[in-house]
Amino acid sequence: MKKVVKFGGSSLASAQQFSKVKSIITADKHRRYVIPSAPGKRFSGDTKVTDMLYDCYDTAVSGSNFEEKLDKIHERYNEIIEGLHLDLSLDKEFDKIYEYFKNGAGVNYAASRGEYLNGIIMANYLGFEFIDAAEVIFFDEDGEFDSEKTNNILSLRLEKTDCAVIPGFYGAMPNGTIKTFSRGGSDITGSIVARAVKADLYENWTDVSGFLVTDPHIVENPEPIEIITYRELRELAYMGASVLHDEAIFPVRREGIPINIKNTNDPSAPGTLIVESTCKKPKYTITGIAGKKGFASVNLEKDRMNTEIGFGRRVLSVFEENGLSFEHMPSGIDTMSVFVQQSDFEEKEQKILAGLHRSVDPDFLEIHSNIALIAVVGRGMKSTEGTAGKLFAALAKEDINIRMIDQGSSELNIIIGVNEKDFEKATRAIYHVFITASR
Ligand SMILES: Nc1ncnc2c1ncn2[C@@H]1O[C@H](COP(=O)(O)OP(=O)(O)O)[C@@H](O)[C@H]1O
Ligand SMILES: N[C@@H](CC(=O)OP(=O)(O)O)C(=O)O
Repeated sequence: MKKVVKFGGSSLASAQQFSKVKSIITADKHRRYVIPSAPGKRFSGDTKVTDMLYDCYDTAVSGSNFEEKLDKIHERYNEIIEGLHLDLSLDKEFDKIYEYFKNGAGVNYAASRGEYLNGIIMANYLGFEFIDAAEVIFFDEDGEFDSEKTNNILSLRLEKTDCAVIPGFYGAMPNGTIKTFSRGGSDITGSIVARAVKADLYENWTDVSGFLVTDPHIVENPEPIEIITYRELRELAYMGASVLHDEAIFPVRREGIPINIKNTNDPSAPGTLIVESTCKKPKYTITGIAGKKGFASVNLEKDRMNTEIGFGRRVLSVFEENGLSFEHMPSGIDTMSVFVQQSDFEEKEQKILAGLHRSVDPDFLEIHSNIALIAVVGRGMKSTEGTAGKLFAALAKEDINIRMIDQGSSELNIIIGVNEKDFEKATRAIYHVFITASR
């Protein structure tokens, strides 16, 4: 039996957290492949090492003195090494990093050092082999993750390795330079390693007792989800449930490997099991609620729009020509709205409006900004009548104006758009009606 275990930054922020991690690993001999993130926040208001590295590298690139900032990062690692009483020095590594920063090694290289150094400490502490992710995780010429090359090389390498530490978050480009995944990407590395060794389980250790029905910053003590499917999870992770990177399910899904989200600070809690499919009846109609702020909508009106062949295609071409992807596109007989990420849209808005006038000549065109999207997700929604009615009644009771409704064709989710100021209130109202009031 083989288990791949990924520990997030919150589980590796200090020597004390490292020692909890070692107890977890040694408690189960099947926990053989370890993916560490960089040290995270030790307390609220603290700074993650990854953010310190980005900041330090920015300073280096601007030509200013960055020594003090790099020393602060070095101190964070020394604090861990000393706290664990390890016979290990990272002095040579930091000398090298200093030189690389001075010579403009790139922001990806800079950010990756957080996991790289933590991997060296972890391997030393556990007595496991250290494998630099740059030797086993690969990106192609376009910077896309090269899944087949990685899987071939990584599986061969790990076949010969009983126990190893492989740092998360980065890999190498074909020319050997370092490239990182997007933020939170150590979750993806864990999933890639689990696929390569055909693991029985991918354990993802964090600071909460599983995937919670909703963000604990919005609802106090939300219930953990006992079991959730990959599809449900992807919807929630994409819509902002930050506990797992939304791309992390793809490698394990190919091999049908379950993911178990576990709490380093409460290892005996069962956490959340993420599976391909389950016959277990969900406890509630909905499985989870997640959402994000920062969307804008472009609303078009034109008489007899529905009879104009190619109207939708021409609208979307304008977005495509401007390099923008869209999130949702609800439409009526004579109306259509396109939802986009506001931050990407802002700099291109006038070009897009002009493009729309030219290509579809609408009767009316307007932009709404500062919209939050909330996804209500659940495999149980399909078989439960009145879910949408219950949802809208709960929002109406709280005087929340719904700007958009989109039900996915799989009936797995309902997405609603609300004003950003109503985001938290709406999430709490949905949690209350489907969870608290259904107990
Ligand atoms: N639905 C959710 N379930 C669990 N945690 C969530 C959810 N939504 C947001 N979070 C936040 O995600 C955090 C864990 O993710 P992250 O900070 O990336 O952890 P790690 O450092 O272990 O990688 C939790 O502390 C919690 O605040
Ligand atoms: N350290 C990286 C990658 C990562 O996955 O971190 P964490 O597991 O702490 O979310 C980041 O901060 O984005």
